[in-house]
Amino acid sequence: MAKFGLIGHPLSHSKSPFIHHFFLGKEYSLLDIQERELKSFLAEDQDLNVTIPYKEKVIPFLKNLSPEAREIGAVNTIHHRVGYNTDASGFADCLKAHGFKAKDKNVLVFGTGGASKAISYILRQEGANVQLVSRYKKENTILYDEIGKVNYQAVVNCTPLGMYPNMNESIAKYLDFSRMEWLVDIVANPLRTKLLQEAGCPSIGGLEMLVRQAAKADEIFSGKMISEEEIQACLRALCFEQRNIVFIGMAMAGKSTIAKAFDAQTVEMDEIIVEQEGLSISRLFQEKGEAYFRKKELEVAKEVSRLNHQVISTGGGVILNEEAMTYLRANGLLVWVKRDIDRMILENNRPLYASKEDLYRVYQERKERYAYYADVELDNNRSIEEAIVSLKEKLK
Ligand SMILES: Nc1ncnc2c1ncn2[C@@H]1O[C@H](COP(=O)(O)OP(=O)(O)O)[C@@H](O)[C@H]1O
Ligand SMILES: O=C(O)C1=C[C@@H](OP(=O)(O)O)[C@@H](O)[C@H](O)C1
Ligand SMILES: [Mg+2]
Repeated sequence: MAKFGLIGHPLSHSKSPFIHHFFLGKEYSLLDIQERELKSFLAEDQDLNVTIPYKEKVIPFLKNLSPEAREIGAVNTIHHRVGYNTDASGFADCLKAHGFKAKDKNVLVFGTGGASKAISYILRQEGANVQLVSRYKKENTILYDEIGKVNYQAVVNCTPLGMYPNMNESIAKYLDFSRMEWLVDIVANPLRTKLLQEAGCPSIGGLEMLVRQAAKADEIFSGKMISEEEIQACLRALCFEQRNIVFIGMAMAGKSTIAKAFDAQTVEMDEIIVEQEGLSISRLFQEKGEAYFRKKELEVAKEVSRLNHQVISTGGGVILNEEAMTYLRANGLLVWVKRDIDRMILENNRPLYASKEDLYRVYQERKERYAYYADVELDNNRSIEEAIVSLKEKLK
């Protein structure tokens, strides 16, 4: 039977089987093949996508190439033994869907690999001036430390910086967002790279690029149009599977209680610390000090940020650590649980809060950070049941 799937080597976990099954309702395989097998494999008429390291290597074994694939010099889709490049057309669709204009813009493209070639091709076709940025000096590229000398209005990241599990990396530090109209990051995992978190302009993430290139390939395979509604539904399904719900907010605001009531399998960051250290939070503060606790809290934030589809409850002070927040935001939707301090009842297991005054003071110190990081705000001044109803409404 003709094969339908993705060829590459090595092939790790991929979202492609889910996406292609979503659009065409057919089983899609991950076909990890050796380079010496390419020739015989490609002699048959099968519907394939191609990934690293074969996007260029398949070309000699194909019958023909689309004009785009020929010009780019890389193929990611094969149908009836003809090679196409839907990284290019998928990227063009991303720009169109978001109204990002490329004509006459100076666009910085970071990275010089296959994706960069396909994307630069589209940008040039749409009338942009492309400036490639690379770590090493090459023809027609500038180095990172030369970025300050050039004028640009848009940026595309085609490097793997920020990709899971290195979620604290980003090219943001080189960029001046005040002059940027738009940004595309092609890194598809995590959902919200550090670059997207820090982007001070409209942006598109890599998951959308992945879905749109797959949709373009499926149109070629099936001869059917994939509608915008189907694309949005696929993106929602992928986000739903990958996204964590992360509760932030003041101590005693009700984070742990709401998290447990919402999902019995909650991941409680403070409990992980207690388990790993073999000490209660109070004892840990007493014996090792707050700085030690914050270091542990960062480690645990990194650990839990690798999870998917979980409900995570944090300690009230996690927002003090920017790096911890980068990790938690990467796959997390952050819900700020808000409860009036007058309603809180002091408990003796919270070392930082001996009196209500402590709570008022700390709240003044932290409220701007909670507001900055919150994707959603949740009022918890009525019953827990009412908070849950309101949360479900907000998550729809
Ligand atoms: N809506 C609410 N109604 C009544 N009690 C609440 C409510 N929200 C929280 N509490 C109580 O407040 C205390 C602190 O809640 P907790 O979930 O531990 O807060 P956090 O994890 O944010 O520090 C708990 O005793 C909890 O039962
Ligand atoms: O506000 C804080 O800095 C803290 C809050 C506590 O968690 P809760 O927010 O669950 O009380 C716990 O992490 C630790 O005592 C520090
Ligand atoms: Mg708690």
